[in-house]
Amino acid sequence: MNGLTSLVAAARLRQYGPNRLQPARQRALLLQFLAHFKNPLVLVLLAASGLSALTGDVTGALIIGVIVLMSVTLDFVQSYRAGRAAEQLALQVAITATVLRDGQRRELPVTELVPGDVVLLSAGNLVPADARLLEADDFFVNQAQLTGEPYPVEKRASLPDQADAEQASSQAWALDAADAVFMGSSVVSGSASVLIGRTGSTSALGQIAVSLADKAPPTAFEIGTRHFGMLIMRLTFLLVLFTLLVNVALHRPLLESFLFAVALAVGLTPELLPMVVSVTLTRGALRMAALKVIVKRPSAIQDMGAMDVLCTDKTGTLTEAKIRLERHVDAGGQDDPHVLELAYLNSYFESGLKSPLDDAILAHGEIDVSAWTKIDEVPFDFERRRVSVLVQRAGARRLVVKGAPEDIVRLCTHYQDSADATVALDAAARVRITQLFDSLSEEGFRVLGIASRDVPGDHPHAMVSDESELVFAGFAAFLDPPKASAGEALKALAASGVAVKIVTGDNERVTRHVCTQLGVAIEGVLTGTELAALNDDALRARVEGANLFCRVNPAQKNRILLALKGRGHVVGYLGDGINDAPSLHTADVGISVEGAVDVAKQAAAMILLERDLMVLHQGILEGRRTFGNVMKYIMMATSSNFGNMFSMAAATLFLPFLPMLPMQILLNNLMYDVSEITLPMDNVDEENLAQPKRWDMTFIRNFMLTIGPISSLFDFLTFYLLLSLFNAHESLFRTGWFVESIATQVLVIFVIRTRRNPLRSHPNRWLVLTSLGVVVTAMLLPFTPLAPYLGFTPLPLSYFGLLGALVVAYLLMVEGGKQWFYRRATRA
Ligand SMILES: Nc1ncnc2c1ncn2[C@@H]1O[C@H](COP(=O)(O)OP(=O)(O)OP(=O)(O)O)[C@@H](O)[C@H]1O
Ligand SMILES: [Mg+2]
Repeated sequence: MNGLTSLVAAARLRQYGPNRLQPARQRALLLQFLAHFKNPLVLVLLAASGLSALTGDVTGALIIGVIVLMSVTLDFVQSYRAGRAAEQLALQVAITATVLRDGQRRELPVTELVPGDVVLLSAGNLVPADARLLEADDFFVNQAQLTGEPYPVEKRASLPDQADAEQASSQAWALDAADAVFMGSSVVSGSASVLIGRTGSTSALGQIAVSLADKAPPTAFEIGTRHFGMLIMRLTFLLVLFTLLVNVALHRPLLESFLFAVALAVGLTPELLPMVVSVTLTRGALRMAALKVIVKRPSAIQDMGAMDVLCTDKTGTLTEAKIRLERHVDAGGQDDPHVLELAYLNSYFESGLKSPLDDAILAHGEIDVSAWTKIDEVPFDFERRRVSVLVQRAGARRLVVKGAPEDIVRLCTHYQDSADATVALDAAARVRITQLFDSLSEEGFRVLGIASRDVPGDHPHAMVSDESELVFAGFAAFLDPPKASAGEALKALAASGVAVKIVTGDNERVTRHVCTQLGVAIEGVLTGTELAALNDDALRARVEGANLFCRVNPAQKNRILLALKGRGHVVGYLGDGINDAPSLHTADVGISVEGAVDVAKQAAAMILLERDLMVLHQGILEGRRTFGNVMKYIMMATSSNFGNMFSMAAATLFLPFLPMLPMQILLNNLMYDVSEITLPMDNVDEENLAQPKRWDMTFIRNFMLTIGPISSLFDFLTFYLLLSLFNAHESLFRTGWFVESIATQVLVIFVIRTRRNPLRSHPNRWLVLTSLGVVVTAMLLPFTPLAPYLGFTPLPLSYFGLLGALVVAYLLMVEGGKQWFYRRATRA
């Protein structure tokens, strides 16, 4: 078998396209840009200004067009760059497949696979595309994603050569065909070489999934922003309707009134929110990448910030995962080479995913197995927690079993005594063996039970039902030292308001031992057996009090997560095995490691390139930082921006003219947006990082109701002073207010961005630069040649004295209101 040549493969890649489910991404740049116009408000605005151009106001319409174009470009460029950066990151942890090309094995990204490729699969791999089996060895796959069937099914090669397989590929694909595997399935055990038949959206998964894609359910944060958008939309609608009615009632020109109302609506929409969110998230992701954490799904960063419970498995996370086989003892507790030999045979011939325990056995020492041949095996699974191989030597066949000690001992009816004689396992011997197991566990050993059984020489297959009436040989005991850094990391997590729960398939005694060594206090233990007896309600009641879950199978791990989510927690899950994949998917943030099996990496939202819990803590702070900055934008939008637009609407009631021209409103909005473009870079106060951050609509609403009116108050003051002191005519009034409105709206960020006294919290210097830059530009604008086109007149110099006083008074008052607000909020 040689596989395809690179040349043919390249041609086919062009013909069939990349092997991924959604071909969507590569929309032409222009289309992506145009998509940013799809905001209905923008469209209405453009249409209305087009109308006004027809009635004569061509310059006005042009200016409106230019401003809209600038806004949209600003938004597009920022979002596009963030999107690209995020994609680049995800590529770093893209899943690869072992492919035969030009007669050689190569690791290629799965997106580059084409029909006709020969791919080698083994346990832990994901099936990258629909394929026919060429060769298979105890090959079991889980295709639950397609069929809903939760148990692994065996697949066999039935097509003698490649030509037949190619022939078959062009015909029907039945999901239950024994010689076909499908994209999205995972290999549970064994190995196979397969011939790719269908890739990308032509695969079975592609056909059902194209519409419902593999999109994660919306996070709490996304739901929050949606609700926020709705709130703003309702307010906007009321305000716009109100101004429109007032203007019509006052017999103002219809088209102009309409344009004014729509411009107001544009001014009210927090149109930059999606951009601010994606840019902050990407910045967070890039900072995480520097810490060797690759974020596959940027919104996971937000979830990290909100996470208050982290579930983790034990091996490799809390322990070094440098497992050594320390002892191999018989039923009497004496070291026995026979036990080692059986364990070695089992690990050597096992074709499933080799666990670190197998590696430790194989690394313990060379044992000559050349006299043995393998006949069959019953692969490991996390329900049985054991693996059996059927081996033969000199015509005699033997089933060798190793697995979780409790189960192995239960399945035994005899044991081998110290003289290697087979003796019936009576109650007394059972007690002795159990005590031996307990004492090994208490010393911190991870223990596997080893047993075997002779079978007739013509016994053809190994089956689960053969795993009975076994002869107990002994225990293999392993040491897996706890990680020195883990204890510290767990403490840091606890101090930051994240509860850590250990969820492991291992037994209670070993896990307790690890906890003691790490200094983790055990608050409550729940075992798989206890868990099985609880229904979901009962589990929800118990899940809070326990921080240790032992001997749980993959489905139970998943139930624990669902229960925690059901209690309203934001839950993270850290794991690396096939058994962790469902939980990684269920968790709000699934976290895996570089060396994990494909299924785990696929299901995770974040990949640690180094197994270090401390970086998780950093990630959590990063998440809270992004939350902080997004919140600033929202608080700005709801309080000062909204206050301004509200005044604008109210002013139409008593002014004989429009308080601002539609294009001035739009320019105001654009300049305000520019000032906020650097917000994602801003520093966040430390005290804001101390606790998990969650979306809180009541907080936002109350903040809006506290600060918003202060803004309006100052606007009205400005109106009054402009009219009385300066006897302002239309254009002067608009110019004066334009400058005041920008100055207050932009500068208030320095008060709102912190809970502290603004002088005690350092803003990022880019934020200072853009904010001051925008305010200065606004002040100079009326003196430039552009002024007449924008409807501005030069302001008297005395006005700037008044402006300074107003701004200072405004900022002081907002600061007072803010202090009062937080004092009340913390008391409540
Ligand atoms: N290679 C193996 N051969 C036999 N039995 C095994 C093997 N690997 C694991 N087991 C059994 O299955 C149990 C569960 O596996 P494992 O400890 O890997 O689960 P886990 O939930 O991933 O645990 P951890 O939290 O330590 O990662 C083990 O405690 C052991 O009894
Ligand atoms: Mg594990």
